[in-house]
Amino acid sequence: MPHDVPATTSPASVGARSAGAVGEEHAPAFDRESLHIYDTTLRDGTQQEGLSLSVADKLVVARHLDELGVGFIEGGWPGSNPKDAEFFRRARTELDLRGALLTAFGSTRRASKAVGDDPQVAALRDAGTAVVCLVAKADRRHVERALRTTPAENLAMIRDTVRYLTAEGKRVFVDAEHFFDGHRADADYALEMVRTAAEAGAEVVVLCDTNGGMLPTRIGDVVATALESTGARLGIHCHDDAACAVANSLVAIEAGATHVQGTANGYGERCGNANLFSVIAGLETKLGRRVLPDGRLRELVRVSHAIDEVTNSAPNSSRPYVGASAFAHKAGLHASAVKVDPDMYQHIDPAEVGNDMRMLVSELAGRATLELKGREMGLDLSGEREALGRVLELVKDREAAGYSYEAAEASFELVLLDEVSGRERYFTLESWRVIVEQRAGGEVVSEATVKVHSHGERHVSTAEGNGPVNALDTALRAALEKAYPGLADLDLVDYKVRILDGRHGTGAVTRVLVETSDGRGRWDTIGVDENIIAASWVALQDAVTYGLRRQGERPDPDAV
Ligand SMILES: CC(=O)SCCNC(=O)CCNC(=O)[C@H](O)C(C)(C)COP(=O)(O)OP(=O)(O)OC[C@H]1O[C@@H](n2cnc3c(N)ncnc32)[C@H](O)[C@@H]1OP(=O)(O)O
Ligand SMILES: CC(=O)C(=O)O
Repeated sequence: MPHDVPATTSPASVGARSAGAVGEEHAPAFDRESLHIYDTTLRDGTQQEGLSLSVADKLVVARHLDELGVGFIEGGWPGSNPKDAEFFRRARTELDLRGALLTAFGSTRRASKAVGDDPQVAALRDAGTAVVCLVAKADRRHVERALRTTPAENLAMIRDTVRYLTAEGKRVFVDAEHFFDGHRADADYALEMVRTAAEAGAEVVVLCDTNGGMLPTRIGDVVATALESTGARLGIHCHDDAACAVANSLVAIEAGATHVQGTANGYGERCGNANLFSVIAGLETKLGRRVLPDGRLRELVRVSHAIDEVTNSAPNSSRPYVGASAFAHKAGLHASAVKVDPDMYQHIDPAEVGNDMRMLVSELAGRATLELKGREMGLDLSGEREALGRVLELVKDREAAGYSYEAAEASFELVLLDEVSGRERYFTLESWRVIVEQRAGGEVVSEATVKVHSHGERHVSTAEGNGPVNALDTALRAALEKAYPGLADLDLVDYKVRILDGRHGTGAVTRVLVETSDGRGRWDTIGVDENIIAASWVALQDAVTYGLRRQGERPDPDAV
């Protein structure tokens, strides 16, 4: 978060600690057992298309979830495959969980088989976890058509398996698969299934919206009915096929469920599971439920991104609470209100979940946007109405020509500095030239020559590269190396090109975005031109200028 923006005390954040009451002294205590936060990333999350974790990956994800402070981590299905079996073996010695309990997942015994003879149940017994979660059928249609058995035998399968595992000293949770569909088709049977599991010793019966098609009002009604009719401790497990998984989970908790299952970042089969991070944030910041140990909610963004890293998923910037865009403001009108009070366009204080408020500069910006962006940069522009107006006009004109400053904040900073304090320049360009040559044998080589003046000296440098932009970048930095040896620390780490539609019959233009690193941070710059190399030059020139400024280098007072 930009440090200069005043900290908010939004009603939502006050509610997080006081449950709508008065102050800290009334904050509900954290109690891991009164509302179970049950993570199934390592089981249901891995049912997502394209997501496959090694045993080592699973161990890392489990540690992240434990650090966040969830209560239960479902490690997988030990009777399913050798990898999950190995995970539970290695977890005994390699997973030193600080607060969470590891659980093993599996199904009830097979129909018409003795529970003691079922190898899959034996694998659960031997997984080395204190808690086991069983999937069991709650929908008569599934009993008859998928299990191909009788409703009575299904209840016996549940009863036998729960009793067997509790007798082995396990805490047993039962996932009532297809509970909500089953309840619609035959409510008496679905509720009987819940009673059977609870009476056999299941600590929690988790009502599952397996197909993910339920809407919140129905979930709330059915959970309340099930609670009243069975008296069992109930949990909730929702899928996101109707885009309601998080809402359904929260509604279920408000209706009396005291155990909630979900996955990191909402990974899961088809459209995913309830995003447990959104559920946690909703519980803590809106419903006044303390479900994480003190201070851990602020780790939410970090843990979400760390797990994306392990699963090799690109972080979705629009994810509620944790996404990079979750508190990013682009519209000028929003910024003008946020300038007065950030709460006006934010549902919580982003710092509560470890996120930051950001201002995005674009053609939709107003002066307030630029003023707040200035604050992020450490500039007080409150008295600079005219300069802000000039910058705004320039930004809008350039965006009309193809620039996109929200993707290139370093270039925007340079534009702003130009107007408000006079940009510091480090060199003057005399010329650049790039040659692309195909040699005998087919090799294509790029060669660039750059001529610049800096601190009274003329520097000429020629460099080869694996492409024209690489050659140009190398030649520019070689030319300036004598004046600025620190340039050797800069790396061009990403280069993106987009051809924009031709406008007014003038032909297409090219937008180039360059990402540069100095090992301590990264910054993005932009160039637009009809010629791709010229566009690249503009972006590179900004990249180097910005880098020199970061390094605190001495500008050249004569540079233009
Ligand atoms: C809603 C959910 O997401 S639940 C979790 C689902 N996850 C997975 O399926 C991933 C792991 N699954 C697997 O590795 C395999 O499917 C296994 C090892 C469990 C079973 O493999 P197989 O023995 O080859 O059986 P298959 O997958 O073809 O069919 C499932 C069998 O389990 C039975 N079954 C399904 N649900 C249950 C249940 N709740 N209780 C008991 N048996 C069940 C089916 O009737 C079927 O029996 P059948 O083999 O006699 O026809
Ligand atoms: C158990 C489970 O994953 C489901 O019903 O969706």
